[in-house]
Amino acid sequence: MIEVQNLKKKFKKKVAVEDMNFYLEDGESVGLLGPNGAGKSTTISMISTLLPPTQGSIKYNGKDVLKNPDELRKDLGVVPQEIALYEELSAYENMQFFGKVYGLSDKTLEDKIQEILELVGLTNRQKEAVENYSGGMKRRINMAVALMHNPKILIMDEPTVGIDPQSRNYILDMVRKLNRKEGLTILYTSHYMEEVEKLCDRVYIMDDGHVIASGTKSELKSILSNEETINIQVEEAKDEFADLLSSQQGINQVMKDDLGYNLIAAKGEQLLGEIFDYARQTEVKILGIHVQTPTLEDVFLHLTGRKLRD
Ligand SMILES: Nc1ncnc2c1ncn2[C@@H]1O[C@H](COP(=O)(O)OP(=O)(O)OP(=O)(O)O)[C@@H](O)[C@H]1O
Repeated sequence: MIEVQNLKKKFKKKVAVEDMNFYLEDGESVGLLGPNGAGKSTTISMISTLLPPTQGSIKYNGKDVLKNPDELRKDLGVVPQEIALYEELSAYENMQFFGKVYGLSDKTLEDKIQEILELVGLTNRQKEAVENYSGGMKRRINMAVALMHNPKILIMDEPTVGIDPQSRNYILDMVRKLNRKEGLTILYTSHYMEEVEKLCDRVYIMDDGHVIASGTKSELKSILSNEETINIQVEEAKDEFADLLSSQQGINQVMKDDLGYNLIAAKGEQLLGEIFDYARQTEVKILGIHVQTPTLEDVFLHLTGRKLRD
């Protein structure tokens, strides 16, 4: 188990992380969800012992990690945001190199490479140079390398950024399999709510260096148990319409998106009549309207007034 208390990181004048309290139990899959710059990478760099904290403690199985990092390092696989591979070498050669760095014997090494290549779905492409791989394939090999020494805990920093949907789904399925079937403990950072929703048992929502909410997915959504989201698609958005919606009692947030507006409104209020009235008054044509149960994105919106991907 990893326990983090009062963690803080200050870079010159910039406080990147502050008052961070956090735990990760064996076998759990936990998400750090937050927009760019929230402090997710800084947090996991500190937990991975790559960056010393300005303040705070990190314990692994009750022992101080800052004084004795080796025990945690041995059990930890870290998948960084940047691809950390030798581009001119093949996937096989990269895995062989990192396996040797970890001290695997020749026989174990060969079996391990083939086992992991199968897991990441690149057995057939193992001899090709990494520089010829697609972004998604590079990310899969980046993960493969982090698995070479049989880690108990896998920490991933936004492993699906900038890749095609197919590779993204492949990675998500892989992470889920590693957690559910192989029993790996997962710490997964992302600014994609759907990924965290799909993969993680518990979630820490971060913003501007702080954890602003944490709990199981249902605990977090219960923050909005008195609210619901109303999604309105319009032909053309108009500020007067948004202003009228904002002034309506029972409507707590009005967010514009590409297709129209997302409202967070008090549950049970009969607001549809008013919404149609305001549309008529401001000559906004409503193309569709639907009421949905809250998502983690709505929780973030409720807490910060912003969308995760602003
Ligand atoms: N080495 C550094 N020196 C100065 N400021 C830094 C450094 N590393 C991070 N920061 C700042 O700390 C804040 C948190 O950054 P961090 O990379 O941890 O966020 P993040 O949530 O991981 O976002 P992203 O997904 O964009 O990496 C940002 O404002 C960033 O500019």
